[in-house]
Amino acid sequence: MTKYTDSKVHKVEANQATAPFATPESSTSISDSANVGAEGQLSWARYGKDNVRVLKVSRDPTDRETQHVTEYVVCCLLEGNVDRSYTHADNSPIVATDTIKNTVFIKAKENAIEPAELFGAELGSHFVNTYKHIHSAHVDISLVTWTRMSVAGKPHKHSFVANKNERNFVHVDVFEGANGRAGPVSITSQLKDLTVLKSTGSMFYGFHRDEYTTLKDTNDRILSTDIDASWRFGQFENAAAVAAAAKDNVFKNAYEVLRSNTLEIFATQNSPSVQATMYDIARKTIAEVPSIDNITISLPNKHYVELPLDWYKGTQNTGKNAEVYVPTSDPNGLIKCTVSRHARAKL
Ligand SMILES: O=c1[nH]c(=O)c2[nH]c(=O)[nH]c2[nH]1
Repeated sequence: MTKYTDSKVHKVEANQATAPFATPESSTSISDSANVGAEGQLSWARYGKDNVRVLKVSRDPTDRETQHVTEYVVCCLLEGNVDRSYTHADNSPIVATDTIKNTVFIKAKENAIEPAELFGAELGSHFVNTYKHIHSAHVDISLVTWTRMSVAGKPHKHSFVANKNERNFVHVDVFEGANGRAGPVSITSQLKDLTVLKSTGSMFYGFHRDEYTTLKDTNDRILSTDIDASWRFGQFENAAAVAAAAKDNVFKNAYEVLRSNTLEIFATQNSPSVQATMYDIARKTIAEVPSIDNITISLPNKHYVELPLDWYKGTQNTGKNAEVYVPTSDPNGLIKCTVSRHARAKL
């Protein structure tokens, strides 16, 4: 792979290709002409293309009929010296969002598209390396999950079923290094909407009580949630370091350990609370996956309410006799935490 060598990449200066159009100096900026008030300064700006959908088919080198598909929805946003495009209607620093979209397709063609963490790092590095005035790139990828179809008990060579439940994302930030080249890469991967339920093995008692409290202690309740977990890796020096980690299956392994710990602890622990269970999931995963720096988990507590039915012929349907429950969509509890490998001040 040659994309990391300096000689291959030509930085494009802002203002280089704007000749046929009015220069910023000769034109009146929109804000000037609109004579808007002088209050307020641009303190942050980021722009790019969202919802770039791309599907890549990879053919097995030994059997072209055996194929793999990878589908992403990409959001790629840039930051850098683009202030004048906002403040002076000077478009010369803008790498057009259309160009950003085109680049996603070219990089998908040129590069390995999996894992998404590496694709994001290589795509983001391209923008920081290619345009001198772009200092960071932020790539969010939503993975569309296609599972190989099983036909007559055998994996089909090129047919797939969409899994629309659990969703996976990666968030990649690429920053310019001290040498002006794409450098540090931050990666957070995420699993969302993994919906789970256990019909027993969950408790909630001993909580604070006052005059506003009506909830009763319980040592047996239904627990259900949509798991949303994000795991942040220790910073990578550059995209090449991300490639090395991908080669070692670091990203795949982190996902698999996180997911299996989540399901195992959810299923097997007699949960004292959502808080205690999510903390245990995060701690076990951080202990087992050295590349992860911190894990953030967000869990709705989706209540299944006991239903008294004694109005009907004295039917017993609460406590140890509870069988018929009412699933409620709202309101729901919402419990969040971040567990970090290294001690960090709480904000
Ligand atoms: O696991 C729980 N945590 C809470 O904070 C809480 N609050 C509540 O009403 N039920 C629950 N359950």
